[in-house]
Amino acid sequence: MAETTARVPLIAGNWKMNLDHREAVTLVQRLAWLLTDADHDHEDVEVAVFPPFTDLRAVQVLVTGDRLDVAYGAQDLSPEDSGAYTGDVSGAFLAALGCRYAIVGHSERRTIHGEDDALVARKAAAALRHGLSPVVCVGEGLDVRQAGRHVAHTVAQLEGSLVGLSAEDVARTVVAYEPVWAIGTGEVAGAGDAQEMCAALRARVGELHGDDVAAGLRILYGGSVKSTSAPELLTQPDVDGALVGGASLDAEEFAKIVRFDQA
Ligand SMILES: O=C[C@H](O)COP(=O)(O)O
Repeated sequence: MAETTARVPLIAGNWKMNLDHREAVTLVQRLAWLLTDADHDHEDVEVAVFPPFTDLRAVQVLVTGDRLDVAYGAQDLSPEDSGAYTGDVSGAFLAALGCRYAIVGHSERRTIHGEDDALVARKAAAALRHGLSPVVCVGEGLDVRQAGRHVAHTVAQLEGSLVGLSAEDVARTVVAYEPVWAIGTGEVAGAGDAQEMCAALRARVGELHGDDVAAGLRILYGGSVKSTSAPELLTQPDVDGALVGGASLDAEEFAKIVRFDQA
């Protein structure tokens, strides 16, 4: 539906609970070195990594010290700003570390930690309060897809995960469509499936917040993305990048995904 020219693709690496702060430095250095190859520019693509909380300071020091063109963010954050919330991490602390993004509503948090749409929306609001862009994850399970209810299900999940946000908030948000059956399984969605869902999500955001917000919204695909599948997936008109899990732990493979348009 919308023009795609204004949307800078975002290739985001979600490391999940992998790599300590020393390993993080090695991976980011290697990635930055691979991405500075002048013969293979990636100026028109934004690159971001999402290490564990404990790695963020080390990544910040490296990125700022060496002026690396790599953004970073957290994999989660508290819906609260401060106080007696043992084990939680405030968006204020993430902003102080130079984070640009915070993932909210990843299916692993929805499933393992029982997070629902209302909590995800509160976390998205907390990220925005602190100047971070939330990366709001949605996606259907296999049973829902097999029942043919995947579009309605995922659109409703997004709507619930954006409750209370204004059009201005949503304009600063990134959405990630991650079919649960494709995460960590090697089972990647077809490019047509990804396009169908991303277009439906964009259309719903347009109905809720206006065509301009929808046209500017970046919607990523996530689920077993590899350098071999990235070119077809990421050239779909409504797919504006990827949220990459396993393949983001391999600097060479992740750099190839960043250069999906040169494959
Ligand atoms: O956040 C990333 C997604 O869960 C995808 O993970 P994956 O690429 O290992 O399937």
